[in-house]
Amino acid sequence: MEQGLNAPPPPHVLIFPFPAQGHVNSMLKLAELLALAGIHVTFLNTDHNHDRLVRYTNVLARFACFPGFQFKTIPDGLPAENPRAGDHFMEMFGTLKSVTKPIFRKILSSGQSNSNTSRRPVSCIIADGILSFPIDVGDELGIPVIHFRTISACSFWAYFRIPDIIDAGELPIRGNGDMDRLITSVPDMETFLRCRDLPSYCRVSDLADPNLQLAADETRQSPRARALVLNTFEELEGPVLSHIRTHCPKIYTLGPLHLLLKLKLGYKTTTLHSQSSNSLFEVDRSCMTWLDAQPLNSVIYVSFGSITKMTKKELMEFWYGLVNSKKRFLWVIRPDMVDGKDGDGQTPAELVEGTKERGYMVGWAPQEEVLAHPAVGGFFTHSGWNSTLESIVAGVPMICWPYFADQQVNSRFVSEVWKLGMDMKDVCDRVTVEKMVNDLTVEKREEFLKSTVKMSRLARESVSESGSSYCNFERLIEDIRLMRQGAK
Ligand SMILES: O=c1ccn([C@@H]2O[C@H](COP(=O)(O)OP(=O)(O)O[C@H]3O[C@H](CO)[C@@H](O)[C@H](O)[C@H]3O)[C@@H](O)[C@H]2O)c(=O)[nH]1
Ligand SMILES: C[C@H]1CC[C@@H]2C(C(=O)O)=CO[C@@H](O)[C@@H]21
Repeated sequence: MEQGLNAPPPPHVLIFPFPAQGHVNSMLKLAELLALAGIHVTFLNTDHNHDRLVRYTNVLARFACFPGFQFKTIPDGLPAENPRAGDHFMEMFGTLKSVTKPIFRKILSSGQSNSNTSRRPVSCIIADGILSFPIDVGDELGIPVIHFRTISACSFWAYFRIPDIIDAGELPIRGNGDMDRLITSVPDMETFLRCRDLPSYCRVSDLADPNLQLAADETRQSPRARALVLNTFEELEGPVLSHIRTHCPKIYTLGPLHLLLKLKLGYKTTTLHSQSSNSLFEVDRSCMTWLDAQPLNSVIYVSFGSITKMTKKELMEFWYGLVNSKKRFLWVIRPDMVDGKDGDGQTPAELVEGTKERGYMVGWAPQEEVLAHPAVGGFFTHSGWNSTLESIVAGVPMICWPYFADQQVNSRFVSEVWKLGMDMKDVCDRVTVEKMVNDLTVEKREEFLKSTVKMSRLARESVSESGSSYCNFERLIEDIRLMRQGAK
């Protein structure tokens, strides 16, 4: 958008994601959308993630066309050698509060976020919804804060109800034999949400467990924010959204954000965009050439996102299951995905042979492109929310193997509510893997396709002109334009 000579500069939004791939990814998409709409944006990344983002992507070139956009960085407070993977992510909450929060306040109060005179002071903060401290800082400095929770509405609602589940005496879970008990105190989920489908933090015997408390407490802070942004769409999660609206009346559902962005970029899409990513890992594009040589819908894509860890034993069960299914597979095995040492001994010859014949492995794939490739017919996923939405848009049915957090809820919705695939949670053996892969790609394929085709269409409609997410985005821009620092 052109700025007239005497027109005041546009609003200035500071975006601050929780420092993990799934969060940075969707919040950067929103940043790009806001920049395209002519809003000035400061994207505040942790030093660690910014280094990785710049190393592995073309973000600097991509954002260079927006004069009002800038990256700023802040420490996450963890020592350099912390692996920032698996359970280590939870350690970050402590240092974000003790180390990052005071610097965050200083950046906002000293005008450091305003290093160029044509940029206004920050008029609105869009902070990750898992962090409440930006609301405290915003309140102190008189800057409105919007929460952006990067998970599904259904998992947000399950997190939100944790105190009620506890009050109803439905938590703690009483051992493994109790996992299939129905939880009745989450409105709209009474008939299908079992203990094993609750956010993974609920799997503790001590209700004072710090991670459980943290997940529940932070989620309960969102009603304090000016509004709540969710990367979902009304047609997917309408009923649950109605419940959340009784606590957070102003919700902007803008998803699937990656599709909204693609649509808004429209004619501007060049290779700078079509092969771009927000990856914190080095993308191996060689798998696209491999996919080009595979028949239509023949490949099962296997990826467990950026945080999931598994044991060597689990890896072997997956590997045997995939090879024994006799289906083609493309498998993302992050260098830091398998716990412990590489294990003993050699890889069994049948796995080497089966993989050479029908498989391909990479450390990190261009996932959005992979899912959109005509050769891909199924997705074995950990049910991270970005992956789930990307699969929905591509119309690809899923087998879910959730690892932690919101993934346990998402996978239940994928299988029981949306009928977009199967849930393999809490099981990991080669026979089940083989059976599920065959069910997804052969036996139950037609059944799933009915729902995946429909949901993909609804997702596309939601981001196209006059669709729900499209209109909500316009509304968000209007509302940001009306916000001023100091305004309550
Ligand atoms: O080889 C790969 C694997 C993944 N991705 C991308 O990485 C993102 C992964 O995001 P997500 O599927 O959400 O998984 P996580 O990285 O595990 O994300 C974290 O953040 C999400 C959003 O809050 C949560 O839903 C998850 O549970 C949490 O683990 C997606 O956009 C993928 O397209 C790639 O580009 N290449
Ligand atoms: C490290 C995890 C803590 C909670 C975050 C989350 C969320 O509920 O917002 C989902 O998955 C993880 O990325 C985060």
